[in-house]
Amino acid sequence: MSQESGGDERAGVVLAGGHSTRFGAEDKAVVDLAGTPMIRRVVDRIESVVDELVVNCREEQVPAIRNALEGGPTASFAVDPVPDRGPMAGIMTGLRAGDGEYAFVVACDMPFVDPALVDHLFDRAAGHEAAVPRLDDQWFQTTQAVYRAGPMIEACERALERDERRVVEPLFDLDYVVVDEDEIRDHAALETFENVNTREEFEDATERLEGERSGYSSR
Ligand SMILES: Nc1nc2c(ncn2[C@@H]2O[C@H](COP(=O)(O)OP(=O)(O)OP(=O)(O)O)[C@@H](O)[C@H]2O)c(=O)[nH]1
Ligand SMILES: [Mg+2]
Repeated sequence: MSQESGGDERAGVVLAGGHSTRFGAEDKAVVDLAGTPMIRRVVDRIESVVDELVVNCREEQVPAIRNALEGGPTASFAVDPVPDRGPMAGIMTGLRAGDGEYAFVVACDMPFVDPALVDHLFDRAAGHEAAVPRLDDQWFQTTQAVYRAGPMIEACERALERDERRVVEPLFDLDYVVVDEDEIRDHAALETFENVNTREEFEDATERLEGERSGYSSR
């Protein structure tokens, strides 16, 4: 991880507090994806572009996730005080635990997250309160975005008070920058946003990652 740089540290918050219901009985955070636990892939991909790593999850997930991350970059845990309040509550919990003024938030089921885009999102968020990718005519990619921790925490608190669970609710309270598709493509392939929800998506990701592996070894 890069050197701390007084006041402008960058945090990385990995969200893992969901129940993986579309995936099935296993916690997708720790499922073995082409030889590496999924959350470990995410952490490994972003560790070079953040100064600290925070994993947000439920209390009972901690041992298995700790095990999945063993031997890798150091990460701290931010356990949801109230579980199952949705990803936005998880973001709030994770941001509260970090030291960085800005934090990159990513879901544990995005194993193709591209560090070059993360770096760019930090650059774009500077002087604002968030930088959020948005593909043409699609949703904001709120679970692969950079937030300024203080204002986002407060905006999440307000949204939860209004009983709002969608992550765009706090976002709309912030001075946010939209990073559009052309700009995204300058830094990353769109697979950066792929998330693994179902067994089918898991098999697909496995095949591609194993293809990459055999591609490397045959060189
Ligand atoms: N802290 C916290 N994180 C959550 C919660 N629900 C989802 N997440 C996380 O938010 C990210 C995106 O959520 P989903 O893709 O819906 O994951 P999920 O909820 O585990 O899976 P499904 O049950 O199939 O919806 C994942 O990284 C989840 O771990 C929650 O209630 N609390
Ligand atoms: Mg869900």
